[in-house]
Amino acid sequence: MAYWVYILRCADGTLYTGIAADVDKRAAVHNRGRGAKYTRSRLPVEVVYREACPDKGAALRREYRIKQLSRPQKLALISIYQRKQGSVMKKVAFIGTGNMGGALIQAACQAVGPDQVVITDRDAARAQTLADQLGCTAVSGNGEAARQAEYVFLCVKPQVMAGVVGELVPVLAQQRDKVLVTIAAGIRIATLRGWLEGLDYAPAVLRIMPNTPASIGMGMLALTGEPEAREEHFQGVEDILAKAGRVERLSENQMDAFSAIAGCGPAFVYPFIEALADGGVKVGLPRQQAMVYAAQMVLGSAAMVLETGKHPGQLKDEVCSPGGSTIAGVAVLEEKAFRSAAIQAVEAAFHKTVELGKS
Ligand SMILES: NC(=O)C1=CN([C@@H]2O[C@H](COP(=O)(O)OP(=O)(O)OC[C@H]3O[C@@H](n4cnc5c(N)ncnc54)[C@H](O)[C@@H]3O)[C@@H](O)[C@H]2O)C=CC1
Ligand SMILES: O=C(O)[C@@H]1CCC=N1
Repeated sequence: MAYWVYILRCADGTLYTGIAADVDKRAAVHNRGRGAKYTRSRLPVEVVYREACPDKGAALRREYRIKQLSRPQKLALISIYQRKQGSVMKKVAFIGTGNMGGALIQAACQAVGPDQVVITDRDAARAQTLADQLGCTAVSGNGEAARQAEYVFLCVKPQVMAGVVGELVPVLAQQRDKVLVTIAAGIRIATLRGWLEGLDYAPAVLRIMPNTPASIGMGMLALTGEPEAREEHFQGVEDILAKAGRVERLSENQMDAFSAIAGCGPAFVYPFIEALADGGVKVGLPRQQAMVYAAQMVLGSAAMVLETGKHPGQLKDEVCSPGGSTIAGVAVLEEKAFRSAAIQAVEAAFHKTVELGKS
């Protein structure tokens, strides 16, 4: 198994060389004050060099040789390494390449180019597969991804967000110009700030609420920041999301309500499309055709609402001929409390979002 030699830059600028099976985990141990006596009094530390060796023995030998180098020689080694890694900061890093992170990564690769996108995931194979598909770069470790980019999108579940943000503190302590962008449901910017313990400044933090149709440029997204957030940061995020769909700036107080409609909403619409197709199958259509007809009908109906500006009630009336077939179907939806179910679904999603924000 590969073993790593790493060099840390300590808070006082001195360098520390060590070996580890997982460099990021080891760096986190150092930053908790339990890595080595030397680093304990020089926190936070940042990983500035890493070199893979075939096994632990080889890593130990390489560590010994690096420790024999003078400080200027070590700095030269670090500098060559960092140049190879791409000394020019990439535009954006994504931490978490799951359903939503993956969708945003696709959109970002189109907007800013895959060469400007670096991604990482606890599931390294997942990140690598996506990077291979899109041509962006997968790296190992959340800190390393953040180190390489200007904008850092946090695309993990709310329940693990605190830990992930904590891992970024050493990088943020060294590189003060990053913009953090959280996509997590419910988590307020102030809450996230609370997890940035130990920093002697306040990094830029913005928050978005996307939805999965962003992967095909048809998303509905909201963007919010603190009153003191800089306009250039809003614009930077909007540039990254330029191919994701419609992006609206919103006050943070409206984010959870927005999330309940636009973030969760696709999962309310898909069962509707599936059920319409089931109905079509029941009355004799092949499944695949029924699905396409239902989906295109929902797409067109949504576009009518947006493009005509007419109230959906009016658009519905325009379809219902007196004594015709549509009103017979509408009456069944009313009888089965379809609209009430949709209202309650949004309300339930809203309350759960607020709850997630407290977790
Ligand atoms: N799925 C959706 O439609 C939407 C999701 N969101 C938000 O997006 C966030 C992610 O949700 P999904 O993509 O649905 O979840 P997911 O479970 O599909 O993806 C989460 C990813 O994070 C990775 N991960 C977990 N712990 C990690 C760690 N410590 N370091 C690095 N990576 C780690 C997982 O391996 C996984 O690939 C959540 O906060 C959610 O609230 C927001 C809007 C819509
Ligand atoms: O289900 C969730 O919690 C996330 C938030 C919005 C959509 N999916």
